[in-house]
Amino acid sequence: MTDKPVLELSNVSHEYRGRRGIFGQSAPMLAVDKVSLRVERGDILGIVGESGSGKSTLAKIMLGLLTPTEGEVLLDGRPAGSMTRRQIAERIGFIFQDPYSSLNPRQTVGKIVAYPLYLRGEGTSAQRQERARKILDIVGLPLRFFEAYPNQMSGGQRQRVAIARALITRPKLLICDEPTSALDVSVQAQVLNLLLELREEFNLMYIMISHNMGVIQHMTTRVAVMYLGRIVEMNTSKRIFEEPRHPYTQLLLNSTLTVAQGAGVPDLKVDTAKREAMREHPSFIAS
Ligand SMILES: Nc1ncnc2c1ncn2[C@@H]1O[C@H](COP(=O)(O)OP(=O)(O)OP(=O)(O)O)[C@@H](O)[C@H]1O
Repeated sequence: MTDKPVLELSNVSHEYRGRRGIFGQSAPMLAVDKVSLRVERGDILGIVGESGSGKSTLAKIMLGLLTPTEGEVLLDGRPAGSMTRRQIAERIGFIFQDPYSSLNPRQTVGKIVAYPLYLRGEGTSAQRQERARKILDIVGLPLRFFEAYPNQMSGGQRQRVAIARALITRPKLLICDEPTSALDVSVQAQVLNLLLELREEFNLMYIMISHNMGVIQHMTTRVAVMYLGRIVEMNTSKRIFEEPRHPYTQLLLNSTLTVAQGAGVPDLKVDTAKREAMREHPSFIAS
């Protein structure tokens, strides 16, 4: 066991290069701007921010799917840039918002779940299937689904398949990008509670990316608030919700409350005029 953070980002930036379209080259886009954070044992780190704030770009950098244009990513104290995709995948798994599009519709659930083991060349086919059966049981899916196809399942069941597939290789950290936002409200809590139970069983850490402040409050131990590619506030979940310090965090919480009071789905879209005013405010973005 090591006491180094499982994941550490130091001053990480990512700029999408301008794309060439029919109207010429578009301007480069700084989607992530000097982000530093660490994920340590026991953490469930929430990342919140409105659409376009850079959350998914940050997740892709953590998963090694994008190379940062600046800064350093360390996994277990080693530069992620010197690791293979496979070495990264051994440490970090992920689940995305829409379980349907992330599951191969032509493969049975058993094959989908066992596939990461096949890619790693682990065990015989029979051993891989046995592990897939076990993990499906752990995520609460009856064995009859082993031979089923994704289109024969509900959204919540498909997300359980995605979770099983992510966990079969036993990563330490799971990145969950809006894991329940495509699900019916009635099954959202079941999936979130399953993730919390699995945390105990697998000794897992999570990064939970969500627009839904209810999800963030229910799930996380710490929260990073992103705005225009930067982390403007990071604190324990309790402090973020009880004493938000940054004006943008306060704005997010207020706008969430307003929507929630109207019984709608909490959403982080904030008022554009207020946003522009805050962008002008010189002290708005913490350096
Ligand atoms: N491939 C790309 N090329 C150019 N710009 C991109 C690309 N992908 C994302 N962007 C831009 O980078 C910024 C950050 O996008 P990103 O998807 O990381 O935000 P997000 O916070 O995850 O948003 P959402 O919650 O809507 O998924 C946005 O302005 C987006 O338009």
